[in-house]
Amino acid sequence: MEVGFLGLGIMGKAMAMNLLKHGFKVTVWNRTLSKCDELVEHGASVGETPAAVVKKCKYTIAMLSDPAAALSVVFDKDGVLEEVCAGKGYVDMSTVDAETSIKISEAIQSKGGHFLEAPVSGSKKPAEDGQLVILAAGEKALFEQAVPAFNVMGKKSFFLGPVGNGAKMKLVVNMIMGCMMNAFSEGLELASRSGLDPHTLLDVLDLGAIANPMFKLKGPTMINSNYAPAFPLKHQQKDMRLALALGDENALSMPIAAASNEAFKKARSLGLGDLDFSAVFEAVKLLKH
Ligand SMILES: NC(=O)C1=CN([C@@H]2O[C@H](COP(=O)(O)OP(=O)(O)OC[C@H]3O[C@@H](n4cnc5c(N)ncnc54)[C@H](OP(=O)(O)O)[C@@H]3O)[C@@H](O)[C@H]2O)C=CC1
Ligand SMILES: O=CC(=O)O
Repeated sequence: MEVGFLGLGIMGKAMAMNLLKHGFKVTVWNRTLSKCDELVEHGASVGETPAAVVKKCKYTIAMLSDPAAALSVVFDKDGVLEEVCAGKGYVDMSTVDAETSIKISEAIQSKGGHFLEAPVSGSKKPAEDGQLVILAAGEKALFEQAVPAFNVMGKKSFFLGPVGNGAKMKLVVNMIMGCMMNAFSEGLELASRSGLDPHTLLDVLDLGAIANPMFKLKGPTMINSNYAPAFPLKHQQKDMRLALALGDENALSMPIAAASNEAFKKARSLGLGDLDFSAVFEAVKLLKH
């Protein structure tokens, strides 16, 4: 079956590549069209516009940076909405807020199409390895249709009910992750300033109750100030902002998330937005001076 794929950034490229490797016929589109070339070398076809991809494919997956991008690709000229019709599916795997997802869902359904949101947990490497955790919500029939593709891109797919629940789950997870990254950064800096070897701190953490893959993976690179982007900091800050808005809607005070968001904003203002989100360590170091 021909599957469409819109958005070939860090995540989209790896996810579309996995589909190709596993025998899916994939038609891709990216705003910067040159990013399609590598996928074409692996057998993908290219659609000139999102509308052209949707016209060709039974269902189309999107992996875009943020709510503005997700809305633009659907609603703008030559966008998804122009070719959506009865029988077509649209699966948005971008991390956005529930409001954005619901707006897209309503528009797709108003043209007779089907919609599923399916944001993912897991970064560049899990995307390359087909080990993402997929947090789907929306139309169950489209979920069932997309399961073969999800099985290639991920290690586990959750179906969470009505549209919005996938977005909310993803924002809760990333709010926790952003707070953890800030606490970790403060701990690394505290260890250094108080005369401890941060490498030894990593060993101690890894043996105890708060051992986790993120500390293990990011700790050594942070100590070496290596922030090659796997998960861009600007996207983590977007997720903190959207999670704080969700807290706002639910009258939940989240002072730890709010302070973490400030550190990510500071890092963005220092020009670190395109680096890995672990570069918040640099902002934390400055803030503590
Ligand atoms: N990286 C990660 O570890 C993870 C990321 N995510 C989420 O997945 C999504 C994608 O992340 P990632 O691949 O890292 O991001 P990238 O920044 O690498 O890629 C973003 C993609 O969105 C496209 N895009 C941005 N703005 C527009 C626009 N206005 N119109 C059309 N296309 C646009 C970019 O196109 P162009 O190439 O032209 O710039 C690119 O294809 C984000 O929502 C992120 O939060 C979720 C889990 C993990
Ligand atoms: O959204 C980022 C991730 O690592 O998950």
